[in-house]
Amino acid sequence: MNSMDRDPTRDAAFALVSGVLDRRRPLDQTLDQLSGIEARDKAAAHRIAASVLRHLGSIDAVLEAHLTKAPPAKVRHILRIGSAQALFLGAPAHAAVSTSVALAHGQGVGKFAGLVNAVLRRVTEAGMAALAELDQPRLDTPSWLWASWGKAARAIAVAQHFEAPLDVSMMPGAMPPEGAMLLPGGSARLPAGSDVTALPGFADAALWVQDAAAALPVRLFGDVRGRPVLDLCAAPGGKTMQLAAAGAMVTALDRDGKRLDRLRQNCARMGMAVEVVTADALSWRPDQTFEAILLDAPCSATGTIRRHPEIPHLRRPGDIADCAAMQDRLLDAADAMLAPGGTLIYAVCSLQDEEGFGRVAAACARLGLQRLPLTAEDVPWLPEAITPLGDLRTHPGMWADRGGMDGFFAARLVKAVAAA
Ligand SMILES: C[S@@+](CC[C@H](N)C(=O)[O-])C[C@H]1O[C@@H](n2cnc3c(N)ncnc32)[C@H](O)[C@@H]1O
Repeated sequence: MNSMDRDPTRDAAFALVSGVLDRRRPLDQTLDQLSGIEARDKAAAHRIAASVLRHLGSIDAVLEAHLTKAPPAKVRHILRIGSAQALFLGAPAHAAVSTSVALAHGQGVGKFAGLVNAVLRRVTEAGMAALAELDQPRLDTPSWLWASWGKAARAIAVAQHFEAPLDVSMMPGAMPPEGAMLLPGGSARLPAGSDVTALPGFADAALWVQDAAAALPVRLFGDVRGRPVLDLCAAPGGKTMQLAAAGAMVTALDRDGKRLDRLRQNCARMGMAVEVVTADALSWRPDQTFEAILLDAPCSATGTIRRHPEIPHLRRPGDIADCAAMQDRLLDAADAMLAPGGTLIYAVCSLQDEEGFGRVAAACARLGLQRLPLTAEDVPWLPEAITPLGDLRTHPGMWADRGGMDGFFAARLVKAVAAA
């Protein structure tokens, strides 16, 4: 095959799928490394790869019916890419087949071009009917994750078949962008794939990107006007901006310099003055303790699978215990920086109980922190997100008629004042 015939979009889609499934790399990491490819092709490749990863179990089940023996990994990826285009992205059958045959030649597995052609022809003819017979949400979710999500598993898995909409938080008094859906709670929602930088409010410092669920933890502090707040694990700064917009005096700390650069850029665009600290929260200590601390801890991020469909394919069950161990250490550090009587909001964008409720139960037992339970007054527009113990638990299946929301857990903890 002539290199002139190479299709940059499919080549990049192949690199992305292989990056996740063979090398366990996040999509964005492979995307950043792709050179000599136009932004338009990158976006199209990301769309194809994301569709493969969102529907991987179902695609493989459809393919299985047309394979007599397991093809090499490269060929399987090519079949997946062709199937995703035909079955989920509305590509005409002939285009899905011919681009995949070309991809087989381009990826050095031309001797399987006949197989790719034959299998994908059958998939495009019979695949839609075959899909309709499958339990797609179940097939597209690893068993360990499905089991861990309990009764909400199906609603979560159904929501994860769709890319998340673009939510923005707005400065007090700012108008929502034209055409946006105003959500209860004040976020504005635009269709998936919207370009935030193209919104008039972006240049005017009126809004920033933040999922409606991600905007909840900061609200649990109540009124923060004029109060110093320590934002541990702050970058890229969605919650830092929310705190600053609400009038808090924010110290934003993160150990990742590059992510903090993004936080600085974000705050500069919004004209927000924030003290930025590059440090490890495990060892850094302030001169004085804080009465309000936000710990938006690093986690498995299983609440953001709609945005990052590679997550189910990258995470392993053992990763959750590793995350929990780090979260315990960060909770210990946050407790050491919290003033007696002070409030600690602990949050994770994880759906796993071990990273949410489990860490809070352990912190209360280990550190003597007490839960200040949330009430319907804290989030009056989402009472179903308040757990019996008074924590916050959102998941992508909530607000299904409005386009869902990220999975977040948050708890409000207070430190006892020592008896005199
Ligand atoms: C969930 S993200 C924070 C998102 C951020 N709060 C926001 O709303 O945009 C977790 C952050 O924790 C940071 N992090 C992880 N371990 C850390 C540590 N030991 N000290 C400081 N920051 C840490 C990571 O660099 C990452 O930026």
